[in-house]
Amino acid sequence: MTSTRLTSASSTTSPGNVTAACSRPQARRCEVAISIRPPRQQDSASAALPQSGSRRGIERASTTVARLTTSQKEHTFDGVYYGSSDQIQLWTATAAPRLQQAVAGKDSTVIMAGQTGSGKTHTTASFVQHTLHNIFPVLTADQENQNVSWTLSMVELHGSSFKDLLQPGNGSICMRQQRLQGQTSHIIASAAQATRLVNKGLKMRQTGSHALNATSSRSHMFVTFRQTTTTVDDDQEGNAGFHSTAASFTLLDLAGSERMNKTGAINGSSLAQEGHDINTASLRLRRCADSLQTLSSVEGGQGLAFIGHVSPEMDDVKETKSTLRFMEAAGKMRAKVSTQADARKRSYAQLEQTIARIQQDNSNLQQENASLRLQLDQANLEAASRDPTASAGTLPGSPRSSSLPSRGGSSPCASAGCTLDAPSSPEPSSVPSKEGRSPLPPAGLASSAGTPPSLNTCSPAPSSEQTSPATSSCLHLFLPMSPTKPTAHTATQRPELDWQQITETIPEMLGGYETTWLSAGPAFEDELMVCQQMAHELAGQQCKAQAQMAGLKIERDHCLQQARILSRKCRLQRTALRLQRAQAVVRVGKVRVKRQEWAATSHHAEHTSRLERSAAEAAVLREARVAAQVHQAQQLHQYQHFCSRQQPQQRSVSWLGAASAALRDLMTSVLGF
Ligand SMILES: Nc1ncnc2c1ncn2[C@@H]1O[C@H](COP(=O)(O)OP(=O)(O)OP(=O)(O)O)[C@@H](O)[C@H]1O
Repeated sequence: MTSTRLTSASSTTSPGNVTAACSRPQARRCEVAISIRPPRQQDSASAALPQSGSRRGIERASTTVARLTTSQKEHTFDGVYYGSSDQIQLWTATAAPRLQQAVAGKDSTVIMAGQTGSGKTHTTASFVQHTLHNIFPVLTADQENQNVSWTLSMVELHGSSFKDLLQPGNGSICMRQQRLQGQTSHIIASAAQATRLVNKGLKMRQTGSHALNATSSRSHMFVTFRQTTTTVDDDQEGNAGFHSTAASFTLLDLAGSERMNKTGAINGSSLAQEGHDINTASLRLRRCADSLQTLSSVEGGQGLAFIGHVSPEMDDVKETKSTLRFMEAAGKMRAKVSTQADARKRSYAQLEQTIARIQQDNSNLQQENASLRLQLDQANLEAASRDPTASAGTLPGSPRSSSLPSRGGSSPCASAGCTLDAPSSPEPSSVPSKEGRSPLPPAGLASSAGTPPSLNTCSPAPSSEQTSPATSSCLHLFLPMSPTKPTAHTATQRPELDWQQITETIPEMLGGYETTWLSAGPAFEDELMVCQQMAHELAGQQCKAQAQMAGLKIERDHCLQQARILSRKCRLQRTALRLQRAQAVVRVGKVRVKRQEWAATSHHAEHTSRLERSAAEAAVLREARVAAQVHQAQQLHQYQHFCSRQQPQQRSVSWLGAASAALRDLMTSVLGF
């Protein structure tokens, strides 16, 4: 049998090389091929191959193009293969590269799809043989090294339940995290033993007979070959350890989609129900083409190949058309998931980087530590040679000295000179006098945070360029231990300690500026004493600073109070202003009211005077009327008297009547009634 020979991952090349050889980074999609079954037995005499112009429903236009004869529509795939003669090419193009990927450590799957009776199981059986033929050279080579083994498992999905075809009683199979779990795996010892196992499994598979296929598979079948590679790794101590990797190659034979009227299944029969289940599952698979990628061991397009099986018969052209469409859709699927091996490689690379970085840091620290120790030892030796009394290993700041608290070298300036941290609570009684020369710092010089002041003495004085940049409020004293070494201040003689200069620096430091004072002195105690004096002064200054702070606080409180008073005054002024405005409004209102009152009063007076005038006029008029009446009455009386004397009585009566009428008219006209 001619077939593709596989290269073992562990025999000749490294896994990385095999992976590189197998990977095709540009084509991150699955392989899709079409296999056209040869015509059924009764047709074979009339036509060997379905060529154009024949009575076939599908024809192979080229090695990659299949054409439907009914519509002349062409469909392009990675390969179109026909009948038994192309089975080896089909294997070489689709399954062999996937098997090689499994050998290289990547899971891969070949899926057989298509209508019932189109040759899926036929191709699967053929591929099983090819697989066994290809893995055995690898097995033989690697078994010498005892590091590669292959296992076989066969599982079917019938309806919605899984069945172990190699151990029927096994009911623990399930799909977990998109992987089959619980199936039995049988170690492959020889090709013959494996073939027997496969045949046993195929016999156990659910089959049925219908009009289109006498031995129709009624289930989906997973045939999985799993390679496990074990390598022996020696750890750093030389102990042997085992490291194993596994990858699987799966042949998935889907149950064929079918039509009841074609299969001849009677409605309601178990055959019809099976057909319905198969069609439903197949339809789901077709609609969820993406989920095919996650089926079983499929990861990434490169590890996946689809082989669409079609029947050449004109009767099956509808199913053929549907299969071609599905295969075209599958061909557009792109890899979304990276392989396990890639993920492992990435995590290994990250871990290696981290380890390298940590190792580098560690060696840097060790070097720095060694150089510091060297400097310190030199300083101790020099101090001991100068002053035997100080040679008893009591150098403050020395790692061997337990009498002084140390910062453990964490300060960046610890390696350059002496560092004196500012204490906050002074205790004058504990400050040593210059004569006392106590090597210990005052016990009461504790910082506000409760940390005692640390005093680290270091090796020869650095040059002025070595002063660290001002970053915090701390004071650096560079105290040379050797009188022979030149310092920044003097190269020949030790200057007198300039206490004035020191004390001037303290306020600067308290103001938040870092100050550096360089001194040269042969005697260590002098420098130590200076430090202690400095600590004392610093504590005093700190105290003063606290007092200043307290004063500032009082001042600030006072200012705040003043501001509060001012703001209260402002509020009062505003209230007063509002009151004034209100009063003005009231005043205006009152004026208006008064004006109205005045207007009303004047109007009243005028009215009254008018009434009075009217009354006076009326009185005058009444008097005049009365006078007129009196006058008329007198005249009437005179006239009556005259008439009574001069004329007869009748004439006087008529005159009297006329006079009464005239008087009445007069009264009406004058008095108005
Ligand atoms: N390439 C081929 N060369 C010769 N015969 C073939 C080929 N493909 C299929 N056949 C024959 O066609 C018939 C049906 O094939 P097979 O059982 O594999 O179809 P199937 O697609 O698996 O059907 P089902 O889905 O119903 O199980 C078998 O008799 C098989 O021998």
